[in-house]
Amino acid sequence: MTTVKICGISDAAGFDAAAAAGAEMVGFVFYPPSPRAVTPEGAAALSARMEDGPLRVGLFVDPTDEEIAAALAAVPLGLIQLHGAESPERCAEIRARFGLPVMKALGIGDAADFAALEAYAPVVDRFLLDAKPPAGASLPGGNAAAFDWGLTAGRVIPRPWLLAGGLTPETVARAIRQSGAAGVDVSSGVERARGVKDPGRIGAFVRAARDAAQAG
Ligand SMILES: O=C(O)c1ccccc1NCC(=O)[C@H](O)[C@H](O)COP(=O)(O)O
Repeated sequence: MTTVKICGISDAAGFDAAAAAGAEMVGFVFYPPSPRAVTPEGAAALSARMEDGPLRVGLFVDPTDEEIAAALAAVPLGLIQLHGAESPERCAEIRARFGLPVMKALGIGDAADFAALEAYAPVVDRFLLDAKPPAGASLPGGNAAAFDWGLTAGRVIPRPWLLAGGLTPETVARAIRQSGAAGVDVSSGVERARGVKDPGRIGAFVRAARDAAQAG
């Protein structure tokens, strides 16, 4: 089954829609400049809406240990997503210090960008392969930009991975077919305004990803 992560959950309607649709993961953005940012207390309140449900993923950008600790003190995160310029050494340190799996986000623009995966593979549990931020973008992710999905087709990626970047309910099936991804991540494509999730589009995205996987 395709793993689906709905990222940038910042309100109850978005959280409830992702959980009701059966998304495997929801992402909380602990990065204040983002329009999707939540505080640890805000994420805790959202997470408390359901006892089990999706894995709670904490998204950080070049975090200090204190920032991660503050989030973990409030929310039962099951996965730490690192979406900045964290080195393999820093990923290993965070993974060991907090005892949680780490997903490293890497920007893909062309085939040469896959070389970076080798150094990270021993020290992370997953990859999130995303588009590089477009020129002038102020955020390292969540930019509704896609990369060429054919770049991952038939390629051996040394850890489980999610495809991200510019996916929508309308394109996710094609993206899965072309990329060979076993997991997908979305933020902008399920919003009705920047930073505001659309429950209907969340449901449509999860259904489209499931249907694509069944169609094989
Ligand atoms: O979403 C953000 O605001 C964000 C801010 C800073 C770093 C990363 C961010 N998002 C990372 C994600 O995992 C997004 O879901 C991923 O980049 C795909 O985004 P989109 O192209 O908008 O679907």
